[in-house]
Amino acid sequence: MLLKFTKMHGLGNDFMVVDLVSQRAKIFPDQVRELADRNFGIGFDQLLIVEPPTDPDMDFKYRIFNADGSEVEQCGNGARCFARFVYDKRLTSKKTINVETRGGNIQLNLTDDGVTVDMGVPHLLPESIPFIADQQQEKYLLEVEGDAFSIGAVSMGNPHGVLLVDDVDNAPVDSLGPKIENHERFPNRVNVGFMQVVSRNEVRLRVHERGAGETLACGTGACAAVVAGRLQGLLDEVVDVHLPGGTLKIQWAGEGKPVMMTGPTARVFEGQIYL
Ligand SMILES: N[C@@H](CCC[C@H](N)C(=O)O)C(=O)O
Repeated sequence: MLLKFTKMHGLGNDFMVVDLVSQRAKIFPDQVRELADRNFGIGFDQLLIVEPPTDPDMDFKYRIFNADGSEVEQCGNGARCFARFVYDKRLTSKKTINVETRGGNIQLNLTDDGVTVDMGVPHLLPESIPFIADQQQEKYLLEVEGDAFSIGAVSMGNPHGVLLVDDVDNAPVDSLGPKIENHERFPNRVNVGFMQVVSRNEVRLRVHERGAGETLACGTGACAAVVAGRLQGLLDEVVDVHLPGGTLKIQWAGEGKPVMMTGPTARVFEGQIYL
């Protein structure tokens, strides 16, 4: 079958976006891997699927697949692109859009500055991340091949570990990232952020994403980094997170409050492909 799609990105974190409200298709994990291939396929970090909601109070269901074919709970940059996609394709005329995801319901607001997403309340209990630990702490000691690393652990619907580094340009993202991603204390694997605190309102961040490797930006990673930094008393409520692909504005008032993320979206091209 011929499947129409749109190629989009949020700060260089790139997506194939497919409307399965107006089209019918079933996309299997091995097909996701083939489509994600940057040499033999379309090339993307995540596949985003727009479906009708199962909950009548929601406008859409939003499904996310990593480049390795795994279906995941949440994607922040994807959420902004999702909002732009459903509005531009006239699947909705609303500028405030309620969406169900595997990681919980989120609200997307289209504004003149881009899209602001209410990413929901972060989960901090180890079992809800999931992370193996006796009790909730601001940071945990994680042993990797004989070395101990101090790590914050946060779920934004999807799991994140956050390490503080002095210089993000020289952080061991490629070497340490995959080891922590697959660490036995993170039973569902984990996204790994390396954060350099510049000031109380500014950080630099690189993220090794679960199932995709290092990306140019990670929206949930930016939210998790600010939550981890706030819990350690290092950051104020509003923080500019500078990622290799650009900057996200993250706001978090503290425990029990939702994280707000604002950033841009871009449409790259429209395409169609035989599945
Ligand atoms: N790029 C995303 C996160 C995508 C999912 C992630 N790799 C996972 O496995 O949880 C973002 O912008 O949040």
